Amino acid sequence: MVEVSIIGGSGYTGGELLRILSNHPKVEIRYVTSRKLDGVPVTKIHKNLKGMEPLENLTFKNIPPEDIDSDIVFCATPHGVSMKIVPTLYEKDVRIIDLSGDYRFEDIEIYEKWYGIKHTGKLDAVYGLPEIHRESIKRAKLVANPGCFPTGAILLLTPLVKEDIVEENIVIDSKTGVSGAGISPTDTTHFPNINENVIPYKITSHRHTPEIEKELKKLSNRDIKVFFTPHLVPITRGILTTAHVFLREEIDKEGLIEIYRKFYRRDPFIRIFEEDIPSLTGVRGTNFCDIAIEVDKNRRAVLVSAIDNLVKGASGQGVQNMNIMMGFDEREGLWFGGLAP
Ligand SMILES: NC(=O)C1=CN([C@@H]2O[C@H](COP(=O)(O)OP(=O)(O)OC[C@H]3O[C@@H](n4cnc5c(N)ncnc54)[C@H](OP(=O)(O)O)[C@@H]3O)[C@@H](O)[C@H]2O)C=CC1
Ligand SMILES: CC(=O)N[C@@H](CCC(=O)OP(=O)(O)O)C(=O)O
Repeated sequence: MVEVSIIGGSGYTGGELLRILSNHPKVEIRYVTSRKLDGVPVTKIHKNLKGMEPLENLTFKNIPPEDIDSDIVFCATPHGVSMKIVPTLYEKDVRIIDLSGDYRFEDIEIYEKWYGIKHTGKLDAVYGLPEIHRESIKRAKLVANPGCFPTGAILLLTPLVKEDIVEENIVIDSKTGVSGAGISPTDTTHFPNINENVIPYKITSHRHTPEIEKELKKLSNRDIKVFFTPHLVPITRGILTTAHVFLREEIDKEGLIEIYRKFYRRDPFIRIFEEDIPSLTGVRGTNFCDIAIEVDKNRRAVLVSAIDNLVKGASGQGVQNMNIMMGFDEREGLWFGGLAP
């Protein structure tokens, strides 16, 4: 059995980690931290998990990172907070999976520019997108779990960028559910503001732009430029991403699907659709990323992906990374279908 702890267990991704890990046959949950809820049963906050046997006697603990000893520690904490916790864990005999953006950039200057905060210092970390970096994840001490939008976008674009058949400018449009904003309500997420509404935000300045761009650049000989715009939509979970690219050579839909199938042939969580269209109910609660591709007579390829932001976009992907780090089957604890309709 692997001992696992969660720092920041009272939030949305913390709750999802508990849901997935409590069904994982090779995991024992040790500590789940919260600053405010010391001694409170975890199922009092995460009510969907009531009665789940391994969680029944588990309570939140307000303990510092130096007191956490486990094989794996998940940090489900906000950016700016993880960078204060991870260095302490890094000194210990634990392996870390950080869900925040703090260790996703090799270049700290880019991080500081886009996040607007000073970093506490670089540590060796592997960008935790298993379909692209599986080999390095196996050996990693610290995994920087990707952002939710970058997960859907990078998986959608990698095969074409790697084949070097797309023009440099890539336009990406995403729609996200409100749980992406975390558990604390804001004016924007207040029900009358978001209900029956669609709100574009950070239209040309979202911090996931450089994250997507740096990963795609690594795969390409060209100077890839990403133009990304997110929209908040009145749903709880899910990210639907549409990318528009122009192909450098004539290639039909079947040819494109062939490229995707070949690229993702070893990846159980990638589903390539030929006829169906990805939808959010089709991935809700799952670790799948569903992908569809169309191309028009002007060499414009329109690519669509769907993920659950809290699963493949965060906690599920974190557990997938843990499975790889521990040498387990990647699907362990994650092999379940969606909730459609
Ligand atoms: N929500 C999503 O869809 C996704 C989120 N992420 C990232 O995952 C991380 C967690 O997100 P999410 O679960 O949504 O966030 P929430 O706001 O829902 O939860 C954050 C958690 O962090 C804890 N926390 C906050 N500040 C501190 C602090 N100073 N010290 C210790 N613990 C602290 C809170 O616990 P308490 O107040 O009880 O101590 C809470 O449990 C973030 O970095 C987010 O960007 C990544 C991909 C997708
Ligand atoms: C709806 C909403 O507000 N979404 C968040 C998603 C970011 C997130 O979860 O952050 P990381 O993936 O970088 O950790 C946002 O746009 O900032």
